[in-house]
Amino acid sequence: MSDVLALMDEWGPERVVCVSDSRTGMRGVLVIDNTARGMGKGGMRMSASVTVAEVARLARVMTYKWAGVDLFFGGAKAGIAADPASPDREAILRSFVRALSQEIPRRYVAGLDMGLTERDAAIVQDELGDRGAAVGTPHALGGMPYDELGVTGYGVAEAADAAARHAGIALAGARVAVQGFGAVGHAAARRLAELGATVVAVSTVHGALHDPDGLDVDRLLALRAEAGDAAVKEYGGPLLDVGAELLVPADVLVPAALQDVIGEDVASRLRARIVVEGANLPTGPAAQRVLAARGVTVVPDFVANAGGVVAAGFAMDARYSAFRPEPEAVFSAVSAKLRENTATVLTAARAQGTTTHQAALALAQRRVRAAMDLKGRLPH
Ligand SMILES: NC(=O)C1=CN([C@@H]2O[C@H](COP(=O)(O)OP(=O)(O)OC[C@H]3O[C@@H](n4cnc5c(N)ncnc54)[C@H](OP(=O)(O)O)[C@@H]3O)[C@@H](O)[C@H]2O)C=CC1
Ligand SMILES: O=C(O)CCC(=O)C(=O)O
Repeated sequence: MSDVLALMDEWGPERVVCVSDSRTGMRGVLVIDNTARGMGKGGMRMSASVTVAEVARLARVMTYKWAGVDLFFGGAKAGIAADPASPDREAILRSFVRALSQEIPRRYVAGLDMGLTERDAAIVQDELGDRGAAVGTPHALGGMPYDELGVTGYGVAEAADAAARHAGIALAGARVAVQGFGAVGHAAARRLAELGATVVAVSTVHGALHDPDGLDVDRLLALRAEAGDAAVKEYGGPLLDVGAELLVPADVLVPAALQDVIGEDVASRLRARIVVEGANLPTGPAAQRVLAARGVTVVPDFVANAGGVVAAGFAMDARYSAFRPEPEAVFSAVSAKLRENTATVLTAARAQGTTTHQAALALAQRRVRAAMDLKGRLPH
């Protein structure tokens, strides 16, 4: 845990709970970062390589993400160290939720992150029984299935359009490369294509497809519906090495898979004029400075990928309402909020001569600090 102690600062994390179970082999962690603006809320990640520090960093992004869209929840994230393809997946997930019965759902409401789907949210819900709810559950359970609907990816594309306008580039006809073809990546590619962009590359852990004249996004989406993320292999044609999609000639780059994929070296070599962060934490401060110095417009993660939290906010309200929100209402709220936030942050960065991450952080931290002050949480 010493790595997490080093990450602790005036914002949090407030609580780090590690749990394990010898029967199922479950190992996991819940990090509640900052609850000044509300209870802990954020997705659960299942990945064989997840670490406590990774989850703590992701929980901090959630603190800023909720503040960025001005919704009243606190930052939190959960991580389960398991392969999502494990045959014991359900037992591991149930065991994780049971082991955190003091925290879920009193201090933390679960949602979706990498490796988990609506079906898993239904299992979490089942495990909680009458003690509370998860969000991201299937429609048939009265939930808001934001990954199936592709809400986050939709918002990423809307943010890309707002950023293109800001940079004086037309998204229609622009070449876009997308890393990741999961819940966020596929929906971003779909909406970008609807907005007239030419998707020239997409990737999964199997490799990257690249066609400078544009991939057939409809065919890729149909293959994904049949074969999941193996769609990239099923599409046919040579696959580039994983990571090559970040460097192909493109106007817009959408990293929508893992954290820390764009370091200083990739930042100095990537060809896009706009980077829209679908993933959480794909860049760090050093890479952000390199990109800013090169004149690359970057839409920070917690601005660009906030569609999921807007949808989760609707889902939280719907738990106590007789009326379920229509997906159209969610998409329209996501579009309006993310376009506005993107324009605000890019304009502030330009006016203040800062990176876009610095401008976005200033906005979010101002809101969190104000809540901490009102609740008497600031040091005297
Ligand atoms: N789901 C959501 O609502 C939200 C997610 N995010 C963030 O978006 C990112 C993606 O999440 P999500 O789409 O839900 O996750 P998924 O698990 O649905 O999809 C992840 C995708 O990334 C691919 N991938 C994994 N490793 C690599 C790699 N090294 N190179 C290229 N592709 C890779 C996976 O391929 P394969 O399947 O072949 O392994 C898969 O296509 C994460 O950073 C997450 O935190 C942010 C906001 C909300
Ligand atoms: O809060 C949620 O339910 C999911 C959203 C999320 O985890 C994220 O935006 O990274």
